[in-house]
Amino acid sequence: MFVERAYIRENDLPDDAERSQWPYTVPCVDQLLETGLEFQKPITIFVGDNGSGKSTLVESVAEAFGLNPEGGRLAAVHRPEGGSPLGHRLALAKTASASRMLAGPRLRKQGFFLRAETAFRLTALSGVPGYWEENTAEMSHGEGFLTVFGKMFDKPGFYVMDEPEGALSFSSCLQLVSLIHELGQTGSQVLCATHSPILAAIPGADLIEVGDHGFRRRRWQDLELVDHWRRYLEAPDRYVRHLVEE
Ligand SMILES: Nc1ncnc2c1ncn2[C@@H]1O[C@H](COP(=O)(O)OP(=O)(O)OP(=O)(O)O)[C@@H](O)[C@H]1O
Repeated sequence: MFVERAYIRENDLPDDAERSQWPYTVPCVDQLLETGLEFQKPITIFVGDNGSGKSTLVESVAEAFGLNPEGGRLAAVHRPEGGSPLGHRLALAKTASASRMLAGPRLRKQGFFLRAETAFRLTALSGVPGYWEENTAEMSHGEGFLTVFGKMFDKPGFYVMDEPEGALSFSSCLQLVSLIHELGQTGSQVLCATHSPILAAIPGADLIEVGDHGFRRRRWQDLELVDHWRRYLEAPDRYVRHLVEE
């Protein structure tokens, strides 16, 4: 584990005027201001509807950790645009071993922030020296994704992912489950926002459901996401007929 808690220090709390604006109006951010956000396991999965605030949370933690959206040496090639107001304010309580390990400039190299659109751009590159030699430009999106992920997850680090399942089929998602699980077993910490019930089922992961209520821990079988998929797969017609009725 690298980070145990994300929080905002008393002195850095936004004033009332700021709190009436994004991102503090998003319920999960409001809760983070009040309680902080604890990371209890090597793998934390955030699920929730579109717009619930998953990206806002994981992006700001990645930023507070010093991760560039593309991470490591690639940061020099693909600079992110701006930063998030929350990322600037967020403080992270690091584990004692992480603080030792991450002292100095090594910090930025000790992890990656990968979002689907970033991975798309990376797979368009025909090999990145020091990362992967394969010509991912000649692969399908899903094949390229898995190659990029596999090569980037090569050492213990703090990995933040935003909807990495984007281009992946069912079986490729299972491969990603295996990759992420392996990271959790070998000293890395992973934060992942996802809409995939497959990724949410990574053994031992801490599941946080984000929504109008803020954020809360849940078991996989109690997630709204899982409930929707279960009902849909049982009887798609129940959902779809309302959409196509004339
Ligand atoms: N730069 C921004 N300025 C203002 N509002 C924003 C900005 N970025 C996101 N929002 C709003 O913040 C809320 C949370 O967005 P966020 O992208 O974190 O949701 P999400 O849970 O990641 O959604 P999705 O599953 O669609 O990726 C949304 O209502 C969104 O419209």
